[in-house]
Amino acid sequence: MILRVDNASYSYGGKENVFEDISFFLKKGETLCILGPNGIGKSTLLKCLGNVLKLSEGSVFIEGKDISSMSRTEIAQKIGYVPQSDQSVFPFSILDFVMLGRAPHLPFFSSPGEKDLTIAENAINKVGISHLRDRPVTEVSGGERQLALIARALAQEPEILLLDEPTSHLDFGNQVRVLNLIERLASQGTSVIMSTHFPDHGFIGSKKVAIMLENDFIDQGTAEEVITKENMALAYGVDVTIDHVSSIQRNVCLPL
Ligand SMILES: Nc1ncnc2c1ncn2[C@@H]1O[C@H](COP(=O)(O)OP(=O)(O)OP(=O)(O)O)[C@@H](O)[C@H]1O
Repeated sequence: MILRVDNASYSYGGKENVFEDISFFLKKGETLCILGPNGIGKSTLLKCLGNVLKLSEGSVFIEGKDISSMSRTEIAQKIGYVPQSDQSVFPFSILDFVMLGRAPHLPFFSSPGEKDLTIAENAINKVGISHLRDRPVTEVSGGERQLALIARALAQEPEILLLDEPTSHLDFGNQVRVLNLIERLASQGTSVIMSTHFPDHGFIGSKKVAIMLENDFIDQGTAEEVITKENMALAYGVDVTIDHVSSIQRNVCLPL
């Protein structure tokens, strides 16, 4: 088991917990896809797992080690976190922006070397933005920036990749490319947790799916088990027909 989350709760400081008592685990090479309505806490959970926020209660273990006892660098060597959006204002070139992903692997005060450059360039190629290599990250489109953020996390060579709505700004082709990439990474042993608003993404590859609702996961299992008419109605407050759910399944574009 690469990641274990025990009884995790988080509050932004008000009385209410955003989520409460969430427990789950992830094996090496497994992908967990988290669905759930707007504002339910998916991003907050990913931020806690990515060490951007500290859990109010509970623990996160990576390979059995409590992340609260690990340094920021140690955590960044294991976990790559891709936020939903990014407000960077420094006009780094895409290549330099992606090279930042190498920082956790560099000894103090040392510059990146040839190996780091190759890893960053490979990451840029994998997400299909090599033509933007020298463009300032502040001057690319929302989708291009989302791909650059994914490339930066890939350059970290993490064992666990956390992706917050990684396809939200992407056109159809780039959605398929990113979903294929996630499948490939998982088959090579990377463990992935992604949040999404697209239920069909849950059916692609062999993902575990969880629906987050009212502070916790209401269900965890295969997409077929979890993405049901009942759960969709419960999570999103809309009545969907069996036909609707099965059309989500039928319309899935499987990775090549
Ligand atoms: N910085 C913050 N300070 C206070 N409350 C916050 C902060 N960020 C988010 N929240 C609140 O925490 C709750 C969960 O937000 P979060 O962004 O985690 O939801 P989400 O499931 O990712 O939503 P979406 O699908 O819309 O992105 C919401 O009620 C939100 O208003």
